[in-house]
Amino acid sequence: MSSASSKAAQSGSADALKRAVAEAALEHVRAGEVLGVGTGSTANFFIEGLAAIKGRVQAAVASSEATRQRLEAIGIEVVDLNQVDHIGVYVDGADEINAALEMIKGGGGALTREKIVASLAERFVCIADESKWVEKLGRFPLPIEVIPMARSLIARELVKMGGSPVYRTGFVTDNGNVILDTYGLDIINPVELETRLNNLVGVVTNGLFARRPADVLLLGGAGGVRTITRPA
Ligand SMILES: O=C(CO)[C@H](O)[C@H](O)COP(=O)(O)O
Repeated sequence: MSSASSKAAQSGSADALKRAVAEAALEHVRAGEVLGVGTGSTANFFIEGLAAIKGRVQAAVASSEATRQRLEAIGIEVVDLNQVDHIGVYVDGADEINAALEMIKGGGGALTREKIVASLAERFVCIADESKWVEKLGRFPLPIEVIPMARSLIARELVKMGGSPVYRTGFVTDNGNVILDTYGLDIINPVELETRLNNLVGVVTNGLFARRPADVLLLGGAGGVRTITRPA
């Protein structure tokens, strides 16, 4: 851990922890690789840090329009995913993460593009402050991106599964869809539930990242940044 990130982490505020893990993630960026960049406040600190090492970044793929704009603002070339067949590392935050490095994501509504970019990445580095660490996923409502015409249909299906979906009013994803933030699902088997939700006709993506968990978690706490590798 660098002394700057150590100092930031020890100061304890959520932003300081996010900045510390974002800074630590810069060490995972390798020269000459295409980089995948996530969305959210923690990812934004990572983008700020990228400004200092942009010579090392060949090009980046953005997981949202907001991230694309931020990357371009610091002079990093953003390429369309269709132009690349390999991403070295994907760096992104999470709303919850467990010991298997399975996550709930999508609090910022970018889950679909995040999952697509992550699926092409050789390494997924999750950056999170310790408030995101959970024993069991599901305290955070699971975001589910839905085709607008299927909103009520999917909401009824989610209720049958024991969930309480809440329509994210006034929010439209970068893909023109809507989000159902779903409370109360009992996430006993994240891989199975991710697949089951994907199979509902009208669901575009759900915020469970279990079939493609993170490979490395940089977790910021009062004691500094811990590096946790996904168990084999
Ligand atoms: O999945 C996401 C956006 O869709 C974010 O990674 C997640 O919501 C965490 O955000 P933050 O870093 O602001 O806490």
